[in-house]
Amino acid sequence: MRLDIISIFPEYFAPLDVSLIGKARERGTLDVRVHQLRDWAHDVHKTVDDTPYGGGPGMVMKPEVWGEAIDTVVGDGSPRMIVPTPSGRPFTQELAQELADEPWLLFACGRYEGIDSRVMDEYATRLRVDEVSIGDYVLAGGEVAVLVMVEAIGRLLPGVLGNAQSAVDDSFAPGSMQNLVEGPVYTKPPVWRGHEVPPVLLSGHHGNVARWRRDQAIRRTVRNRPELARELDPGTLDKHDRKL
Ligand SMILES: COc1cccc(COC(=O)c2cn[nH]c2)c1
Repeated sequence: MRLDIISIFPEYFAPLDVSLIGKARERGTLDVRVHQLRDWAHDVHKTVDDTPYGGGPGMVMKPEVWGEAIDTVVGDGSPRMIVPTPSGRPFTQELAQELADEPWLLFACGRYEGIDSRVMDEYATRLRVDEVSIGDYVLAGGEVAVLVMVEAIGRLLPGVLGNAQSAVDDSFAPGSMQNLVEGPVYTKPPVWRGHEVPPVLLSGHHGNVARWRRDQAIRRTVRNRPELARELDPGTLDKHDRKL
């Protein structure tokens, strides 16, 4: 997969040189290219923003600079363009999986009050353009949101997660634990400062362990994510669970 990122703070993406993503880049699974938006601003101050039409606080990123930058990066190709913004569609595990199947992604990092809307309109005529939110809060720019999405997407690429980990069992991945959050996890020692590991996990009885894990995941989902618990089909909260 090829990933292009356009930002006025390319140094934000140094973390993509380490850990899972860094190794995927070394292996050639991921081809990440970060671009400095100001390289396409031609005035002496390399200006990328201006005051908003219609008035109001803050600044808006200029369409001309973005247009030249995206034209250069895209050429005659057709990457899927992602613009992180609080007003975008929610980023979910499902969307992460969908994006992990794309051969080429282009991330546009907005700052200030955002990017002139005509930029998204212009590229929507020839590319798939998605405005995507990683949550209901406002960041200073899209860079951190891109780091979140690249990590969530990257770990789904074949060969990125070692066999010690598996994205298949993720909370939100398809399967019997889908839409449930993870339950508690434990490792050695069996007793730590008087806290015992739940005995079922030491029993070696895989059926009981699976049932216990599912029950714990349901309990935690009901407690921490009632809006997800309400979506669970009735079969999930069978008679035993109804007492939760
Ligand atoms: C492109 O326009 C804007 C405007 C304002 C901030 C940002 C940065 O993104 C976020 O703040 C965000 C993304 N998901 N949740 C929050 C982009």
